[in-house]
Amino acid sequence: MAQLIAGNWKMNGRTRQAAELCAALRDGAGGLGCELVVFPPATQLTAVAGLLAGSPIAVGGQDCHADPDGAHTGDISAGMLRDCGATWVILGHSERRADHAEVDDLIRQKVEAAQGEGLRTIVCVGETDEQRATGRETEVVGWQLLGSLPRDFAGVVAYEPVWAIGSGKTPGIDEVAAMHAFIREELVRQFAEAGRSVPILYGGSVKPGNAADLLAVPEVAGALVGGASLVAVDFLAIARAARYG
Ligand SMILES: O=C[C@H](O)COP(=O)(O)O
Repeated sequence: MAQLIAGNWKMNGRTRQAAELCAALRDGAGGLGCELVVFPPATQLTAVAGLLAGSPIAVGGQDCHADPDGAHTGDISAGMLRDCGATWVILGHSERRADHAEVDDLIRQKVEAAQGEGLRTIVCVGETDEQRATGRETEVVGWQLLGSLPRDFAGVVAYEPVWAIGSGKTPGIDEVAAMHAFIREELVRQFAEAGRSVPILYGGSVKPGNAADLLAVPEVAGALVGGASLVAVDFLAIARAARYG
């Protein structure tokens, strides 16, 4: 299966920058065999969906509310993301968990809402440096998987060690392999046979220089890229390091 390279722009991108990035990505994406998706900020979603229409690059939202509509000031529903041209959504990113006190149960409700709207989901899990230092990384990730994924989960999981995000640090290849193997076991425990086909991405300081090694790890089905996805040549270099078949 082709690997998935996902670019999370986070809270970055004004109109001009988004347009320039989309133009460069469109130019460079032809002939790439991996699956590509970018997650612009909500303010750029409609524009980016338009700029990338007809290209091999899909577009997604960075979060959604669990309700379809209503009195939730500042929030955006899964249906609204679809209405803007999104086909994907990231849920449970550690920055949402930390900045907005999102807990597993809420994330699960959001996943259900997103799936109900036909969006493909990327659900993020990962331990903090303190949790890893005290040997609790699998325990933490295990509970996150159990609490955040609905019984009919049909999306993608992203393992993002919180301490690796934006830090330039990455786990060793053996550590990535061990955690991905653990996540696979947990998914099979939770979903039986269906758990075998859930793609598991790695995220956290993926750059052109380390992408090939990280993407070659067994059970790594692609990458969730933050900072490097804001630079077209870097994001495309990571995509070129992906497995296509
Ligand atoms: O969603 C993306 C991740 O948080 C990784 O971000 P990063 O590549 O800047 O470390």
